[in-house]
Amino acid sequence: MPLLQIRHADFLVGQKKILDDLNFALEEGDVHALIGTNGTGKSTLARLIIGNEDYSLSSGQILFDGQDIGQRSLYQRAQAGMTMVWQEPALFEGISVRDYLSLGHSLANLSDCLAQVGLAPDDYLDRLLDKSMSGGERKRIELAAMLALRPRLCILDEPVAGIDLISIDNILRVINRIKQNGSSILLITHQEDVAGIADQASLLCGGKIILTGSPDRVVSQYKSRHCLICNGQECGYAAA
Ligand SMILES: Nc1ncnc2c1ncn2[C@@H]1O[C@H](COP(=O)(O)OP(=O)(O)OP(=O)(O)O)[C@@H](O)[C@H]1O
Repeated sequence: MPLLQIRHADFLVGQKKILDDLNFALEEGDVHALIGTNGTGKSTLARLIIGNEDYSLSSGQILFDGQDIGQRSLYQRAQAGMTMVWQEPALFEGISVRDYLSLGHSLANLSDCLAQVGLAPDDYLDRLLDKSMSGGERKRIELAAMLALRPRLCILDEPVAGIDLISIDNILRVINRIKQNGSSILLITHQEDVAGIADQASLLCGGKIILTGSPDRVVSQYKSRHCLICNGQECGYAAA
């Protein structure tokens, strides 16, 4: 049984269909990359999965560990083991990094988690998560939290956005470490090198998952700009 399963999901904003009979499955232990052009609905899907209060399916189901979680709050989903690293981290403003990393009463070595994401523990453990921190620092701290909390499902929305080029390999190693710790990962990305570390990949287009397979196969389809579903009528991908 997949850890996460989405069945026949529709999501509408007004008359506009953002997700259209979308089906998706993420197997336990996998890193699964979700790829698609700007505005195809990747972050929307992530918000629906994690339980953002402004987002609920118009129809369809989200199953986590076989349970329909569609009516559960963000907090209840977090308790069930789902967490998300946001594209623009903004949660938990004002608490110390030490308290943030200990939120789940983690037994992990917090200094080690910070060191793994390239932050010196002595400089960061007692700093506050506030506007004085750069976007890249906050993203690293959120990734350190994934190492410390070891959630069952970790959703990473563009994890290397805002990370300097020479540190991207380090962040990819951290994602692999999160996996080795036992978390399954939904990895939202535009970048081929990032998708390349995944076990599986899916291509989102026209509100549907149009292809699932190896990252190589899916990235190659993505780059061909030929949509298997709408022939470019809806998503702008040209027909082959
Ligand atoms: N609450 C909302 N109100 C209006 N439109 C919305 C809302 N949420 C999402 N959308 C629209 O849904 C579409 C999908 O947005 P989403 O942020 O999920 O795309 P994305 O694939 O993550 O894009 P990007 O790669 O640019 O981050 C966009 O056209 C967006 O404007």
